[in-house]
Amino acid sequence: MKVSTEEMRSLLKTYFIMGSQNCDEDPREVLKDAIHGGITLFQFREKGDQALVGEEKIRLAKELLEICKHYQVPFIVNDDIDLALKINADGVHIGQDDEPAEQVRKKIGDKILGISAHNQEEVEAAINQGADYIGTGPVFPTETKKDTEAVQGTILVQELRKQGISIPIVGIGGITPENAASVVKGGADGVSVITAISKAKSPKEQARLLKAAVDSVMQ
Ligand SMILES: Cc1ncsc1CCOP(=O)(O)O
Ligand SMILES: C=C1C=NC(C(F)(F)F)=NC1=N
Ligand SMILES: [Mg+2]
Repeated sequence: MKVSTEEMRSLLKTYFIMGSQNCDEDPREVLKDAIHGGITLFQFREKGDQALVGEEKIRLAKELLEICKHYQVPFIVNDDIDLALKINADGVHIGQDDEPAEQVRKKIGDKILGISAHNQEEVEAAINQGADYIGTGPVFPTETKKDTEAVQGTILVQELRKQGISIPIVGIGGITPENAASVVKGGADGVSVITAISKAKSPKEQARLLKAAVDSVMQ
């Protein structure tokens, strides 16, 4: 599904990312709760030593995709392009160490292509390679991803916006309802979050608070 730039921008507002390894409860229940709280986009990121693999990973992906379909929340797959194509996901997200973006774009056609970028060069390359959005971070310290780049606040996003770079950008890393507004004030179009929702007592309440924080800056 070819999304317009402005549609992509609004999808990034409250972007929940999760895999079973990020959840203490049933991931299907966590996702349903987060959707009721108003998340605008979902990324299936089944990765790391506790993550599912093979048939179990595919089965969970299909179950979470069905939930997203029911509530019309677009479904992005992290890293695993073949899985995204197999289940007909709405898009993929790749990092700098994944398959080259040109190759990925050939495989996925008009699906959404998100690329992680940590500096100006990587952002410009991602734009030239046809990224629909950029993920930058970590904005704040995070325990969730062990091998992150240096914590960068919103310095990079502010710099990019000063240069008139208008591609949809989402911040990631250590984001909570308390600091979400500062990410958007810094120039991001929205926030992406793992722990603040996946480990919450009420994923619904956290999603709602995150969305309210983002919308409070947008007015
Ligand atoms: C995948 C990823 N990329 C940069 S930080 C991060 C983890 C974000 O997780 P959390 O929202 O729990 O800090
Ligand atoms: C490492 C990542 C960085 N950014 C993003 C997103 F928020 F989607 F842009 N997803 C990832 N998996
Ligand atoms: Mg990756």
